[in-house]
Amino acid sequence: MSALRPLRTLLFGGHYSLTRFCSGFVSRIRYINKLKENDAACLSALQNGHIFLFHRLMPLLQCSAPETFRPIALSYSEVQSVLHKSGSDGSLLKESILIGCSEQNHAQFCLDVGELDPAAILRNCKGTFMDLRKAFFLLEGAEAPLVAKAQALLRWHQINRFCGATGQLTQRNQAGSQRACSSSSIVYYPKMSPVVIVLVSDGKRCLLGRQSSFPRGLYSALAGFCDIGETLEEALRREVAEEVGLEVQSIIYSSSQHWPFPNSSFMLACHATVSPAHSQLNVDHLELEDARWFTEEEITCALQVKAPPWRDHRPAVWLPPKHAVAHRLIMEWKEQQHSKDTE
Ligand SMILES: NC(=O)c1ccc[n+]([C@@H]2O[C@H](COP(=O)([O-])OP(=O)(O)OC[C@H]3O[C@@H](n4cnc5c(N)ncnc54)[C@H](O)[C@@H]3O)[C@@H](O)[C@H]2O)c1
Ligand SMILES: [Mg+2]
Repeated sequence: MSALRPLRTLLFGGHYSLTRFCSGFVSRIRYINKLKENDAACLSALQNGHIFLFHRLMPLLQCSAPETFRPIALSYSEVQSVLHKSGSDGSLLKESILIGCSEQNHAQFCLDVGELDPAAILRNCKGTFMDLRKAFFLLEGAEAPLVAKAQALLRWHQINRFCGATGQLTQRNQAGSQRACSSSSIVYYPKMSPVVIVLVSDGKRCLLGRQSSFPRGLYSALAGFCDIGETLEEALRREVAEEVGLEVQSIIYSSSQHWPFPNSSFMLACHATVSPAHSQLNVDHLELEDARWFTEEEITCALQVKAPPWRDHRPAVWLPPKHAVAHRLIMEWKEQQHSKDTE
C-alpha cells in the first residue's frame, strides 16, 4: 500500500465506533467461539437465543416505518409454536445456525423453513418473506450485514452437503460453523471469494462503470475477483488494466465488506490514482457496457437520486445505495475533493 491510514480506521474501517470495543466485546467474542466449539453449549444457547427465520433464503421481515424493514427475532418457544402450527414436529429447530451474539448477550441463530408452506408460517407469525436483493436496501444499517451473513451461511450449508473427495454426506457441527466428512476427515468452512473494488481518480474526476446486467442507469466502482496467488494490489492493477486499459499509480486501502450477492464475496475497497496525462479509457466491452469519468458536480447530482430508484423513475445515472462499499468509496472521494477545494 502506498499510504497508511490511522490504525483505528485501518482495523475497523470506520464502520464501528470505539465504544463497541469496550467492556463486553471480548466476552461476547469468546462466548461465540465457545458455542462454535461446544455442541452442547450451542444447543443450550439456542434454547435461550434469538432465531431469525428464512424461507428458501428469503428473510422474514416486519415493516417498522415507511420503506424500512427489520428482521424479526423469535424465541425458541415462539419458533417451536410456529413450526407446530405449520404442521412440523419442531425437530427442524436443531438445524438453526449460529450467526452472532447481541449486545444484550443473546446468541443469535437463523433457520430456513423452506420445506414448510410459507403461507402457513405467515398465518402464525407477523411479517413477510422478502427477496434479499430487495430487503438488503430496506434494512437498517446494523441489521443488513447480520441478515446477509445469515443468508450466506444458510446458502453455504445448502450447497455444501457432500464431500468433494468422497461424495459422502458431510455432517455439520451444532453451530453450523463447519461441515466434516467422516470418511476423508476433511473439514469444510464457510468461504468468501476475495474481490477488489476500486475507485480510480485522475485527481479531478472519478471513474465509474456499469455491466449490462446492472439495473438501468446504475454506475459503480470497478470490481473484480482476485485470482489465486495474487496480492490485493496485483488484483487491483490487473482489473483496472483489463476493464478500462489504465495503469494505476498509487493505491490506498479504504475498508472491507461482506457482500452476499450473488454468492458471498469479501469486498476489499481501495482508492487508486492514474496520471491525468494517461487517463484515456480503453473499455473492454466484454466486461463493461460502459465506463466514464465523472466530475464532482456529476457525482453530487447522481447522489441526489434515491437508490434504488422507483420502478417508474428512470434516472440517467444513479449510484450504489448506502449499504454498498462502492457508496462509501464515492462519499470518501467526494469528501476528499471538497477538502482540496477548501484548502
Ligand atoms: N458491494 C459493492 O459495493 C459492490 C460493487 C460492485 C460490485 N460488487 C460485487 O463484486 C463482485 C465482482 O465484480 P465483477 O462481477 O465485476 O467481477 P469480475 O470483473 O472479476 O468479473 C466476473 C467474472 O469473473 C470470473 N470469476 C473469477 N473468479 C470468480 C469467482 N470466485 N466467483 C465468480 N466469478 C469469478 C467469472 O467469469 C465472472 O463472470 C460481484 O459479485 C458484484 O456483486 C459489489
Ligand atoms: Mg468487473
